[in-house]
Amino acid sequence: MKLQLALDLVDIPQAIEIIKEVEEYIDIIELGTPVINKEGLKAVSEIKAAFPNLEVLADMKIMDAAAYEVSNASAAGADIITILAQAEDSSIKGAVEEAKKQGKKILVDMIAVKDIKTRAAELDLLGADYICVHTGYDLQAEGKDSFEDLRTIKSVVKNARTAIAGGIKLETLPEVIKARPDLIIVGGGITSKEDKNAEAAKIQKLIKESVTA
Ligand SMILES: O=C(CO)[C@H](O)[C@H](O)COP(=O)(O)O
Repeated sequence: MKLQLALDLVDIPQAIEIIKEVEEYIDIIELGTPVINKEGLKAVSEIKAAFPNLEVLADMKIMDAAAYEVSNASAAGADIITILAQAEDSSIKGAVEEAKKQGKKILVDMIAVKDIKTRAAELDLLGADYICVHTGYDLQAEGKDSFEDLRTIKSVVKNARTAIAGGIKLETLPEVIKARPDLIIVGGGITSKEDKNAEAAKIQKLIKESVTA
């Protein structure tokens, strides 16, 4: 079970400061869609250059021209690139094929998918490396979460790794861990804390304990 730190509402210098505080506790750095929209793919290249030992995920949320987008994010240094589950199957196939060619991985984001079970099974067959259930900021504000969706995709996914994102924090982590995703994505649950190092340490400790339990 890996821990991914999501950085969304920051610029590149702020991202570097936060990562320095928590790097010993995380496996993957996510450069969120707002960061990439604001800073461009240089956010990916600068962060990868600053932290070469951590995996970097570019949250591109690709919807079209998938192979081209994956190729650009790969060239910038991303190890994992995201595409939306609602994209056409041909786009998902294009992303998966390009990522394979470049030695990278694809995470498919299930945000806003209504029939989670059917789409997750299809994405699994299309070769997704990760399938991620995700409650975005706008639904988090309505008190929603993805815990049940995680259990649903776990029941159908056979090849892909599973991931969960959206409002996860230390207090809700035990419920997430119970469903045993391969990847847990935490943004505000760490970045909104005064002591980010201590919070990331506690989160990693819970994850590690559950893996050895
Ligand atoms: O992709 C995202 C928003 O679209 C975020 O990166 C993801 O939701 C994780 O951040 P948080 O834990 O703050 O919800």
